[in-house]
Amino acid sequence: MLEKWKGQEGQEIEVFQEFRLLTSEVISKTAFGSSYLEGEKIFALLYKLKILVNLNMSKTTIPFINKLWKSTDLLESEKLAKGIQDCVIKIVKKREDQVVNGEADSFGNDFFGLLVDAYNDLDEKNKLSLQDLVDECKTFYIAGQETVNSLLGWIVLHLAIYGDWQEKARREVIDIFGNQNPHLEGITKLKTMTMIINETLRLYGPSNGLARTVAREVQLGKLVLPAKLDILPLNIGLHRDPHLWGDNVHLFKPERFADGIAKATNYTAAAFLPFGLGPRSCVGMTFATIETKIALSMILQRYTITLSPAYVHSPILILTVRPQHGIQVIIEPLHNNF
Ligand code: HEM
Repeated sequence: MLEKWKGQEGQEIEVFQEFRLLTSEVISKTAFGSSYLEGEKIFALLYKLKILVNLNMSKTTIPFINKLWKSTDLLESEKLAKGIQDCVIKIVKKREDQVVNGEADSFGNDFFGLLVDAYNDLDEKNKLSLQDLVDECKTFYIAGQETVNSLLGWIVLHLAIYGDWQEKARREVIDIFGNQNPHLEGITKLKTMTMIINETLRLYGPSNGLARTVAREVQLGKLVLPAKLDILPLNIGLHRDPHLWGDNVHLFKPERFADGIAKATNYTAAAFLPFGLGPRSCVGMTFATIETKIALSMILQRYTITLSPAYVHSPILILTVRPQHGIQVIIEPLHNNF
């Protein structure tokens, strides 16, 4: 990405699309040991499936009716799901063939290798079913790409608007890394960047709610929630509640996180949950945070960012909160040693 940007200095760049390619490549390489191009078809099918899920998720269905009559969207979803399954089977077969042909002595120790290993377990009790294997891959492709894609996009938007925070973040990055590539020890010291990430997650966290099914009837204040009800408690409601965050709740103020999350939330753990809470919280939180910090550090080491007049603010929810018309910025080189 940065190599490509060298030819676009002083010009407008649509960073949401740039980060789509970057985050697709990162999750493909780290979790699946492949490239974005290999996973491209899966990403494309998942995107179409996601649009359909998004359109239909709040529609009411009558139980059992789907068995007798299927809507066009449902038929299309089934076709897409089958396409994704075929793609996953193909990459499973590739890993299995490498072991059978003696090109590798195991299925690999990346996320996908562990799944293929569990899928080939001879013990029926431990064996992962094909359906579970496909579902795990779908979750990782979607959860591992779109979320960081959105987060990086919204952070760059904020840095382009709030030049003082961009400068503070850059000073910190240069103090810690100079013109070296980011390293893990330095990543843990990025305090200002952590504040900027948290504030962006509060205002434009990729997940706006946590889907749950009510296990047994429960009373919530005046509400009685029956068992099996699907609910979507909105964390965005908590993140933008003036009682929790004060009158400037809608403003970008990373300084609220200067003394950590506990202090910012006045020790109310559930006031800030961009990665969820409890046993189902995000398994990719640390991965996502490190990926975001590396990408931002490398950009800030090289470029100043200003907002292009072409940018139109229009966040839209398509499972994650994304900029409907992209994020257009102009980058100028810093003229250092890169
Ligand atoms: C900014 C980035 C990210 C955000 C904001 C985010 C947020 C979330 C949220 C809110 C949940 C649901 C938690 C719940 O229901 O309580 C979740 C689940 C999950 N996330 Fe993330 N996520 C991010 C990045 C990632 C990445 C990079 C990966 C993979 C490498 C990942 C993998 C997962 C998985 C597998 C689950 C399902 C966990 C389960 O159901 O047990 N996420 N994430």
